[in-house]
Amino acid sequence: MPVSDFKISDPFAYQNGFGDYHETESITGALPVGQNSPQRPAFGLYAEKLSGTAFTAPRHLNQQSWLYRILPSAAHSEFQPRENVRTAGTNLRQIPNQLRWDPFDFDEQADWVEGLHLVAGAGEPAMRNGLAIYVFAAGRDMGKEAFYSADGDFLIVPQHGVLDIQTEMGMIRVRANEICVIPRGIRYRVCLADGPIRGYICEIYKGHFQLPELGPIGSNGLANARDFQAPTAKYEEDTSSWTVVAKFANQLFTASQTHSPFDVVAWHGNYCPYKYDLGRFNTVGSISYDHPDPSIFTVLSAPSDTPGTALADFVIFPPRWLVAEDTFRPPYYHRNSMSEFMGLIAGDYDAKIGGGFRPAGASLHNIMSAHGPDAKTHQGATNAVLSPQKVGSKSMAFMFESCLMVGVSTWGLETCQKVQEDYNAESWEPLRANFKHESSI
Ligand SMILES: O=C(O)Cc1cc(O)ccc1O
Ligand SMILES: [Fe+2]
Repeated sequence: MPVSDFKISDPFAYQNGFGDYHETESITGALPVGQNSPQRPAFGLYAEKLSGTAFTAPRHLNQQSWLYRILPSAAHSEFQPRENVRTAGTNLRQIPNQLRWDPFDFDEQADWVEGLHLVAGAGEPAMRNGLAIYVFAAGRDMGKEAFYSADGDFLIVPQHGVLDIQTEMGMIRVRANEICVIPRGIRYRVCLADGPIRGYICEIYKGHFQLPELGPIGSNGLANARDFQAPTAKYEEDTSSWTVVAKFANQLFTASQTHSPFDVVAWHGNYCPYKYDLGRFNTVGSISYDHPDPSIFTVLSAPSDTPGTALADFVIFPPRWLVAEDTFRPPYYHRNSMSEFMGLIAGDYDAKIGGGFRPAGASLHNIMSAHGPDAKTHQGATNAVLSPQKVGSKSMAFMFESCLMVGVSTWGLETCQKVQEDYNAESWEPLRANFKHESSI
């Protein structure tokens, strides 16, 4: 059953399906019939193509949309560098320490762009490979501004509050326990529907998110395609001053224009933003013995060049039943060839009942950095009576897992002042050897 328990209902209209070819018009007749670029589009609109992949990408990967708008996106002044750039991805420090952060603060003063903080990342948008992990916190609406990233797709994971996202392709409301993806280049403006917002973002500098293969699971399960929702066209006619903020090679630039960027009357295509309710995830797990790999909890996956190896997997740990017999049920002790950045939307996480991993906090276990249940969790799990047990009721932890070794930003290590000094001391140093064997007595 979906677990979502939303305070604020969603008034917007959506089109269902993942990666589908959608079409939507807010005025009947705005979409051309049987062609993309008529000599004179209906109602005096301009036709503009937005390419999400190379023109020549194979059909099953090709992503593009046609937008029918009042003015083309190109009608703006020159871009100028914007001061106070906070997302610049330099100075990332690669360290093998396990890291954990206390909950990140709200920021009542910031809007969406000001409230983006780079925590960790790897690679380079200019070379179109890598990723960036941000936390965001904002307390006010964006002004007459539209933001876009030329660097990568934003996977937005709200932890608190309700984001009303006005995109070129329509409105999306996304709340804690939902996610949304805004692909590279799409312009949007974030407003707050219910007070301050806070959450996490994974930006991928290469490719796009896909649904994971289901293999022997079969043709349904995990995140089902029909539960993804794309917006419907909604335009405004506004000739006041607007600013376009571009994130380009990890720097911010601004340009001005005298028309709303949200003037798309109709669009068709498969390159668009979308949302998904994590409560709809169809969780599978062991019904016999042993703890399966967390890849069974993958919602979305952005591939690297190596088959089966993600540049970024988005993995969730929803409420679920544990029934495995004669099994150490929490996550196993682990050293991974991938890096694991975790966040907590609500509740607890079953590897850390000892506390310290709290909603709005985070942890990072980098490539080959040892991690696993804390001492209290180990003690509880090895002594537990193994009856069927529901874990994570009203909880939602998640992981951004990447084949890249992620470095931590100065903001993440120092400025935010949330790094827990005692993570190892609290979690794993209290573990005691229980080894007993005749030869050791
Ligand atoms: O808590 C973690 O580190 C994530 C994780 C979860 C799990 O169920 C198995 C392995 C793993 O790395
Ligand atoms: Fe792990």
